[in-house]
Amino acid sequence: MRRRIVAGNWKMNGSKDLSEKLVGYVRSETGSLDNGVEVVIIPPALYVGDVLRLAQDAVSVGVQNVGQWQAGAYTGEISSEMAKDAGCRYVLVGHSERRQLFGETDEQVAEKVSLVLASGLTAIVCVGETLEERESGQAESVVAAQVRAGLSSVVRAASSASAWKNIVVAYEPVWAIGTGKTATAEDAQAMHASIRGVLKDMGAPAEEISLLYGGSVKADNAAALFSEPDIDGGLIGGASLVAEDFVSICRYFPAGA
Ligand SMILES: O=C[C@H](O)COP(=O)(O)O
Repeated sequence: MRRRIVAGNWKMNGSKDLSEKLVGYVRSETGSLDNGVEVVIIPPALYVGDVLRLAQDAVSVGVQNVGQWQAGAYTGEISSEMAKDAGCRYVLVGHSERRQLFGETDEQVAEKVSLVLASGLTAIVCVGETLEERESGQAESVVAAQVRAGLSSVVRAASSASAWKNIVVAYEPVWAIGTGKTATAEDAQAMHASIRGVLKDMGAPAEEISLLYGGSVKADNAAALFSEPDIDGGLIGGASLVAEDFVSICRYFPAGA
């Protein structure tokens, strides 16, 4: 059975105060969830320690990015080994904001995925098309190319069968991120099914890989999205900063499905 995951990406938001208020609430409200969902909080790296302390194992924790190296003279960078050492389980790789604002390439994504796996952490690999690409009918081919390139290091891994166990793919149409525009549940499902097909072509155990949807997921659209057969959870931005909204989204996962 695939892991069901709701991950909150705080992006460059948050504070010690927000960590205290939000994580305590999320921990107390989601600790009793019976729908099998794994709740993940991905704060700015400076707050990982606070969030881990407050989460007390009830909530998993991740970082938003790692460098392409494990240690050395790379001022400002953090590594997957450091994320592991700190107690994280997840690393976001290739978020569209990293790709667009910091010029991150598919090759860099593949290198980072390789390092994350070597550290024994789970990579949440983000893919998604721009509005222009969708309107010109290229959405599926663009996303397929990102999946193939970003996960190429998994195919080449010596123990690729076990490496796939630590891969999660997040489909986030760029035009839906932070805009209030969400892909319809049907369009999101179609893309998720397409991604699963690409993973199968790559030799991955596609039916076992969790695929998350991200892009303006809110309490009022989560139920429809999470009811789709190939949507195994969500990567939540803005709504993850509001404790009640984030908890509502975690609850919308249907029980026992
Ligand atoms: O990582 C999260 C996504 O970029 C979605 O952000 P959003 O929910 O604010 O649209």
